Amino acid sequence: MGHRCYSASTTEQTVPLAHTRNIGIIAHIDAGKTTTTERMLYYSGFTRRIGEVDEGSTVMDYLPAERTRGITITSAAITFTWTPSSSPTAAPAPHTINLIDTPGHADFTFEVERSIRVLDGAITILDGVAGVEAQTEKVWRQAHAYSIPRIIFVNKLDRVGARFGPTVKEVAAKLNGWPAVCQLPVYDPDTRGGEDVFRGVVDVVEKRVFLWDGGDGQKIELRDYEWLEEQRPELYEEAKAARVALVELLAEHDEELVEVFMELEDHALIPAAAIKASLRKSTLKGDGKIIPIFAGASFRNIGVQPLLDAVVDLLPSPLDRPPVAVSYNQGKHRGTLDVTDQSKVCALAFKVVNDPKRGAMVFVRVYSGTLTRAHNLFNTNLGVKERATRLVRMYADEAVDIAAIPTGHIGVIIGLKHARTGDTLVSETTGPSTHKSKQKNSKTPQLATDTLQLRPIAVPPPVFFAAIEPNSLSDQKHLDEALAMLLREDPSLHISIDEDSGQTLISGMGELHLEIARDRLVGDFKANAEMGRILISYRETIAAASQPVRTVFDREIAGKRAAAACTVSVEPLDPTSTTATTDDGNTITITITTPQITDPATGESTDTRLPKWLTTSELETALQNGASAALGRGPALGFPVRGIAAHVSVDVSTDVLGPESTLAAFSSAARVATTAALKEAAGGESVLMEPVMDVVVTCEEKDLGKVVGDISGARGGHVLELGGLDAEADAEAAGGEVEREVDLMRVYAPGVKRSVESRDEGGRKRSVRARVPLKEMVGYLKHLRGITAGRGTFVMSLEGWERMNGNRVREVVAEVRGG
Ligand SMILES: Nc1nc2c(ncn2[C@@H]2O[C@H](COP(=O)(O)OP(=O)(O)OP(=O)(O)O)[C@@H](O)[C@H]2O)c(=O)[nH]1
Repeated sequence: MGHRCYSASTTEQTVPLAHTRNIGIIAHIDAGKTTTTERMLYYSGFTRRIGEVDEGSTVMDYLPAERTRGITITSAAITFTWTPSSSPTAAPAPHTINLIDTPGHADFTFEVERSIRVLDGAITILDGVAGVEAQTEKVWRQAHAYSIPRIIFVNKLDRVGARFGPTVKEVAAKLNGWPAVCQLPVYDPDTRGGEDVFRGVVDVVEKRVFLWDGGDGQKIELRDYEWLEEQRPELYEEAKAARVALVELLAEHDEELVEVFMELEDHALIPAAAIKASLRKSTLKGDGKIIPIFAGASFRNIGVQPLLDAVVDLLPSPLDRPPVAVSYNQGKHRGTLDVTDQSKVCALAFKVVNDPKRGAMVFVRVYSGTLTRAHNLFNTNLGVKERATRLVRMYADEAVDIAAIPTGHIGVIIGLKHARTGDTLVSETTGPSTHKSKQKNSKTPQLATDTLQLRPIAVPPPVFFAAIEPNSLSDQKHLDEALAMLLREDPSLHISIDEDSGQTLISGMGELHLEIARDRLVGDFKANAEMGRILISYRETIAAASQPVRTVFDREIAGKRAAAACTVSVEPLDPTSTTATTDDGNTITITITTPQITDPATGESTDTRLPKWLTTSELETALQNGASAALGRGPALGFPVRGIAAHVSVDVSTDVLGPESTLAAFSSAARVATTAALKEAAGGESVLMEPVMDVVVTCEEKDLGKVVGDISGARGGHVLELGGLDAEADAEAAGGEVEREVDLMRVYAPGVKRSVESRDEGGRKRSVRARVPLKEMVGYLKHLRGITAGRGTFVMSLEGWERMNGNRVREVVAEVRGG
């Protein structure tokens, strides 16, 4: 691709860690992440022309599926350099920015979370017309959970109906933080009576005005406050008020700023550097209490360079972040990563992408040590050794070879055979290697590095599935390989085999999720296969406990006789139980007893023992695996079983049936016995559970009635809340439910005058929150578009599982049996 330019790319050896920013852009779908990113790449000198989402020529969205759908699916990490125009602490220095693009669609929230935890800071982009949308609130909460420092960019301020002030208010109400307004939008009134033209922003901190005159946005007209006072007296007054509000807000949380103020006694005189330092300090806490707000319109090339300056000024370098949480010994011991020994590498594989030319590319963030080429690594999740044969840094789809990825940086390893998204990689060590435990009074002061794992993300249970079949038998092998690769890329996909039909089933988080998986398999990996209809993954459960069922398993496995016995009973699990041991909220307990037996000849009693080919822990694992496999397939319709407790017991004196009682034999016995116990408990009655979603629909005021009627009528949903009137009314409606730290009456929201604003009340969106069974949400987007003239959008997430009544069960049974 001819338009790339590498002159601006960095050599990481020369850029100190303090000048590195690992950031992400998180937002609602269509808020303008990709558009903004493209501008960042352009102004940093990395690209020589601006890619446009609508033309399908963007650098960031590089998978074919993304280009055609116009949405971002895969988090791609990209590196560029930015030298800020001014810096609060020192002369402007080049900064390395590693930008991770995160997907905005609800089906990919798992992926958002996966990228969030490797970020040091984030830019949240809002659509200046739509304000704070449902998905933004969700992602904001995810970022909050990881204490990620955040700033906000109110984008699309050029659009008719864009309202900066109310959006600021909404930030306070919905994101529960104090907006720190750092910029104000500047509009040119249109003299011909048309729309106001968005021209630029007032920098409240530095007391200056940036104006753009169209074109590619490279040229910025800089004006001072004298100009502002003369040309826009109203905006000048607002800018002064904004500075007072900003200083007052910061001073409430920062003693140092109070001191500066005491000396000068004038908000206008406080040096920009002091305000920035205070903003930085409060942002770095990552508690989202003070939220710096910037303004712009990426599509019009307005506001992006100052936003990049803000990234450098306000978001943390890796050095500013707290120690990383880790666990040892399969999560049994928790602590923080010891970074004092920098000779040992610890890295997180946060994304695996299969590239047709380069093979598996593993995106890593290095947390300690320096990862060099040919470094021998140990994957602590899989327990395998791997060699990092090639290291590259990604400039979107262009890879540049590098010799090392130092601590705090993001890069790509090429050539790993096993690493999956989410795996921890550490330096392979010869001999036992340990870290001292950080825990006080720990009984195990020595924790093996080879069990070290960076905080894992819980994968939610899949709610949709589809059968996937090769077109011919000879295509099976390639399909299996492609599926294995897909699973390395995306651990929120699951693969299982339907024992009855032998079909391969793929399950995931949403319809779009599975459609993308199909496109990857068939389009990108060239698997000759077809995916069947996408169906809802129901769950089965039981209403009563079973009797203990003893099963003697005696069959050939792989040409060898295998025989063993065990006893299993199952019972409904108390829904409030927190001891679930499987993804689907079941518990499996294993009991192995070794009773005394008395020799009838001598009358002597001895303890029974496990035969020497079995160890207790291996036997437990085998039984656990067997029972768990049985729970994957319920007795009625073959859906996974949910919410039960299974008790598996082995009596060594009676259940070991000779040398044929191998681990495989016990695993099979546990599987068969669990299935039998489930059948017994169900007694022919199918108790089905369905996924119920928390749905938030956003639409225009005039469509609200239709949307609510449709949800609570035809879809059998339960409307919980209406919102979007204005920030105050919403806050009132939410009432006591939300613990609000921010007093909305005290929030400063600028009144930026636009002549067309009053005419455009219709642009204000309303929202409806409801609980709706997932089944009723299939194909909803198309329907919603139909009843809202294409303007409605929605997000949903799994709220829980609910038992279905007889009628609904009959519908599902008919659907499943009918094909
Ligand atoms: N008027 C206007 N339109 C914009 C602006 N920024 C982005 N857009 C348009 O908004 C649409 C969505 O922009 P994207 O950049 O694809 O949004 P995104 O957040 O990356 O979306 P996903 O990748 O799907 O999550 C595109 O049609 C853009 O042209 C802006 O500042 N003003």
